[in-house]
Amino acid sequence: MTTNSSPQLWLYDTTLRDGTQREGLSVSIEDKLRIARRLDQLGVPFIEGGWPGANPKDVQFFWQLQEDPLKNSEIVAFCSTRRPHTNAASEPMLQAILAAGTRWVTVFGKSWDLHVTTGLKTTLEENLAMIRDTIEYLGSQGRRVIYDAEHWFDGYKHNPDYALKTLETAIASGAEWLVLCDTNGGTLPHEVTEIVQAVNHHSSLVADKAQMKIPQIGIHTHNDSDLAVANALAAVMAGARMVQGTINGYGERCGNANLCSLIPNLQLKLGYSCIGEDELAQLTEASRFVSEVVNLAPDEHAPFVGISAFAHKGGIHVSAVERNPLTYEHIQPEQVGNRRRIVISEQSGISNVLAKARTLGIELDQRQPEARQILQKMKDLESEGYQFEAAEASFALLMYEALGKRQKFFEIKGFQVHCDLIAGKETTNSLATIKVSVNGENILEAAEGIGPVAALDAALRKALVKFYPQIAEFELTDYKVRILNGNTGTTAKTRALVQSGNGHQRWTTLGVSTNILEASYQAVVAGLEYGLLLYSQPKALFISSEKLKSQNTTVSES
Ligand SMILES: CC(=O)SCCNC(=O)CCNC(=O)[C@H](O)C(C)(C)COP(=O)(O)OP(=O)(O)OC[C@H]1O[C@@H](n2cnc3c(N)ncnc32)[C@H](O)[C@@H]1OP(=O)(O)O
Ligand SMILES: CC(=O)C(=O)O
Repeated sequence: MTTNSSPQLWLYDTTLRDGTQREGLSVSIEDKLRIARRLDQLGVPFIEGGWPGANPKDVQFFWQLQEDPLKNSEIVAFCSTRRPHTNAASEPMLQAILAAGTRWVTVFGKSWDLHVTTGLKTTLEENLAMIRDTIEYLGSQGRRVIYDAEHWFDGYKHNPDYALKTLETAIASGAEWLVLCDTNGGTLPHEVTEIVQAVNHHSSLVADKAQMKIPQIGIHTHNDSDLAVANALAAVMAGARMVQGTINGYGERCGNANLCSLIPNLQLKLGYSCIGEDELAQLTEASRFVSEVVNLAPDEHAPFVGISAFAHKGGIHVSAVERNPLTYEHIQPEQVGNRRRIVISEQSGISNVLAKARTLGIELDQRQPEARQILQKMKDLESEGYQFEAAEASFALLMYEALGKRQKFFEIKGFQVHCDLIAGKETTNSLATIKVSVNGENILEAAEGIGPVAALDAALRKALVKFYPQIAEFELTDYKVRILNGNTGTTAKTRALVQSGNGHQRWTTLGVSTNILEASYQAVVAGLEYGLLLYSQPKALFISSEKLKSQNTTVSES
């Protein structure tokens, strides 16, 4: 944990610039503002907002922030050096940068001679002039400059003398930060260590000689070798003091260094001070907020912030974690705002069952014979195709059944479903009739639905609502099915997962059968039953964050 004497690291978020270079990610100005304000709350010192002048959205974004500025963070405008053989003062792009009204500007320039001669199609000398003019011009206009040395590591490996000249030029022109970029993401951690140390040494000599303030070193890494986080950590350990990255690792190609992994590693493992402890505890929420805004499903298995990051499935793991979480957890989940979860499956032991019973508010003791019976029943059902890890509500019902405490709210006497498929029509209508008995009274009801499961659900709810008015609040929020043994054709078993909700909570139930309707019927009925249980024992059965695993889906009906 960090203290007052922990060394300071400067975080630099580029979600709104490099992050938006990810294929499939597109944000509106409103989205950008929401993300910027969330990062501002998190206490990220630098937020790169975009490239004003490159597109109208980024121009507008900076103007809107001038009217209603951020409270804590510095918003940074990003741009390239001027074009070859032009004058910085007359570059329209640099005028757009000045109009963005930021105190800080990040300028990227070429470090690799190949890029100068092939990409820019100019001379090595002219590239140095481009770096110099651009930084000096921005400085003369009152801007503080961060210099991003694009392709730094490749450039240094191919022609170290020239690469170092580009940095010397940036230092002499007044850049306050030299950010070394692994633009192509191909560098390995030991190379990063060596090169950052060499640059630190060289830039100190250069700055000393010129009697200038020694610029600080920053790092910007890409994930093409799956090493962006490791490389950024290596750079920090070799002396870098600014770390650039993005929330959830979004970025061009395979992404940028993931700040959601970097921040806890830097802060909790290496003892650097990046953001406050309270802010660190908001990291999981911030990660999910950003994925929600950019409309990308969160990575469930993301380190630190993924829903599975502290999920324990193997029985041996759960047994030990129950005794001491340190046995299978590298940090406390709460430190990053995440939480521990116990998963129920055929990999479970008795510890999973007891832990799950506890979280569901069900009293169960290891010495009760029912505890082992529940475990065995669950394993038997899993071998038949049930999968309880995504259907905790069904597992709760199984436990109540085994304990002889399952409440009988209603009894289904029978049902029929008709589907009308009309050639040439896009939608089909289904009609379900159902016979139910409640407290000895028989009810016959019918309802239509867009598909057979929706019709069945509607008919059942119609039949039950006069006995249980709370059912009016229930809704079927998701329905997924998976064919379990597809090679057996139409006799294959189907697993149906039904997610239900009441506006405050969601719960998932499942059914398995060779008949897709029967599997769905089991899941729908269990969903209603569990919903009714929630009202009779609301505290006991609260399941906070259930999920349906999308990879289970082969057929879906809404
Ligand atoms: C490593 C990075 O992630 S850098 C950031 C990359 N991000 C982006 O490219 C997103 C925003 N980019 C854009 O909107 C556009 O590419 C613009 C507006 C910047 C430029 O658009 P255009 O003028 O149409 O050119 P184009 O997209 O083909 O870009 C290549 C031009 O940039 C020039 N360029 C590339 N790097 C630099 C640099 N460091 N300094 C100056 N010019 C550069 C190239 O020489 C080329 O110019 P030329 O065609 O006159 O030789
Ligand atoms: C500047 C930048 O985004 C890069 O070099 O990757």
